[in-house]
Amino acid sequence: MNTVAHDRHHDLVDHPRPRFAPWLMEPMLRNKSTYLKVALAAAMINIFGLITSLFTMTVYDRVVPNNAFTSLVALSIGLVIVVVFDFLLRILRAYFTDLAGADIDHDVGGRVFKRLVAIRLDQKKGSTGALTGMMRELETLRDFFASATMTALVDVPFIVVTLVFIAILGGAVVWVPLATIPVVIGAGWLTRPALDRLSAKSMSEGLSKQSVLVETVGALEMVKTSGAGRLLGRRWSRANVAHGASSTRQRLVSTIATTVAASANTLSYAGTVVAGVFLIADHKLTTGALVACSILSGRAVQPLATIAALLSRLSATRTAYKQINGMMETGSEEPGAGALRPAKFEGRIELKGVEFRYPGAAEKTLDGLNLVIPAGQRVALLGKVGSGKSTIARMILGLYPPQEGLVMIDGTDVRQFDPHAMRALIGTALQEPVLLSGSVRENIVLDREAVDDEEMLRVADLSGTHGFMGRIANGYDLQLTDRGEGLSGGQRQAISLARALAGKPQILIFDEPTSSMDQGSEAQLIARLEAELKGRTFVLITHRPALVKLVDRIVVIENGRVVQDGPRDAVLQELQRPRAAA
Ligand SMILES: Nc1ncnc2c1ncn2[C@@H]1O[C@H](COP(=O)(O)OP(=O)(O)OP(=O)(O)O)[C@@H](O)[C@H]1O
Repeated sequence: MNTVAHDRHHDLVDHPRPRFAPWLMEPMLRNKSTYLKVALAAAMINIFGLITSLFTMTVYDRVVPNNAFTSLVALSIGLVIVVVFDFLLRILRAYFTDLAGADIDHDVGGRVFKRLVAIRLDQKKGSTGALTGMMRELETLRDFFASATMTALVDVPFIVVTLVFIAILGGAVVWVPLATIPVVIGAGWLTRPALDRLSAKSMSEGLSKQSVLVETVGALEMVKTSGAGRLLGRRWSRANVAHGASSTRQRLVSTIATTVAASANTLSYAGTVVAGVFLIADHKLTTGALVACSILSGRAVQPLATIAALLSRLSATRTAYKQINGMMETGSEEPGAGALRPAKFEGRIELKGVEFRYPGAAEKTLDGLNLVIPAGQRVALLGKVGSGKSTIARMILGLYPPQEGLVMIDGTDVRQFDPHAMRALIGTALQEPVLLSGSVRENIVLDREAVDDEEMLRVADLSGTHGFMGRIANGYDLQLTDRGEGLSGGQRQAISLARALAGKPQILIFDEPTSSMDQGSEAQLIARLEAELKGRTFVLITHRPALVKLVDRIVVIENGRVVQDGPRDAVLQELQRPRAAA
């Protein structure tokens, strides 16, 4: 408790934080001038409201008693002009609010997506579904900026102006709206903590729903074949029930606040009429002034009623903001100003005393691992399932930083490189070939300028992609659905190899590159890769004996350490010895 209090104090003293983080504040401030226009339009609309009440008063007090029809015509013309301007300003106000909202949404969406891609894997929290759901919360933020919320906020100061007007026209009747305003504010104030709590709860339960959904849709085939539908169905309905319950409570609380505001509005209007009758009897008020005051007292409470209706949205917006901000504050790979952006690598890789434990894992995956791969060497990492081979690849790619030790490329700690620039120089084919929606061409080229059509065709040929592409209608323009459905496992693997080989990177890291291929395709691939790999640093992770032909050196990993290391044939012989003896 003390620590929390101390931290909070520390935060306040040493790091005075703005109310909103820069990712939201900057786009908002950039739209300041648009919001000023919105405010101006809203102010004018409020003034027109006052003018309309004056019109009513004049008609009752001057026109009706005197049958002053000429004055009525003049007044009506004036009113029509006011109504036309009011109409135009309302449209402009809505347009400008949407304009600013769309701009902020575009900017914020771009920043958040960039951050999502750059999120540090060792600090990532939440499932894929929860992260997707959180991105959906951007809509909630957009609704706030492109909605009546901003307009309602501008209307608030006009409550005072309206009250002053009522006091001038109706004297003591102003006490009626003055008395109802605290009731509306009180209802809002009292329901807000519950609303905040409920919208946070409702959102987190919404994210659980999303998690189940994303997991199910992403693995529909497995769900069907292995009969996981029952388990997932139960999870879905549990999440659904919980979400439904909290949403219902959230709506109930917000309805209470809204209804109090609506009733206060009626009370304010009717109460003014009743109080006015006594003032008229005392000759302190004219009928016209009373009618004007009753209209105005309804108007005085109106912005608060709108705000009461918006309170639940405000709570949802705050919750969405907190969620997204949590992600924005998660460690990012975005490079600092001094990050190195090498144009090319020689290809020397060194892991020195590397110790690494995955977040939340009990055991170390890499335990004091030392490995030097000179530039241009071809190395296979062998070892049992779970020995840490893929983790070594992740270390080299800087996907996770080691807790102890150093991972270097060409003598430089990989953390000093701009990760994007560094990874662009390393051709990587991961254990699970993941393709994106779009054409096969797009999947190989990935918008990389250095990869032209000629290079695309070269690597497609090398990887074996060309062999089956020729037989498929549309060839390289074949549109894939997400994750490359519509192609076989081996075809997907070939395309992911083409992607890794494109641009002739000096370093290549292949993790089980042929696990889904038949022996014939594998043999052809090996023959073609022989020449391609010359002079390049090649790290191969595999369980397939045939692939080992491609390397000069074998390193055997066990429990996150190097247990054997040497020229290919010597290590192979040693590996076969115990089996021969047995
Ligand atoms: N993202 C992760 N989070 C937590 N633990 C992980 C993660 N990835 C791998 N591990 C753990 O690290 C250990 C080593 O995994 P790694 O993928 O490096 O093994 P591997 O040697 O490549 O195995 P395989 O031959 O099956 O591919 C495993 O015990 C695994 O449980």
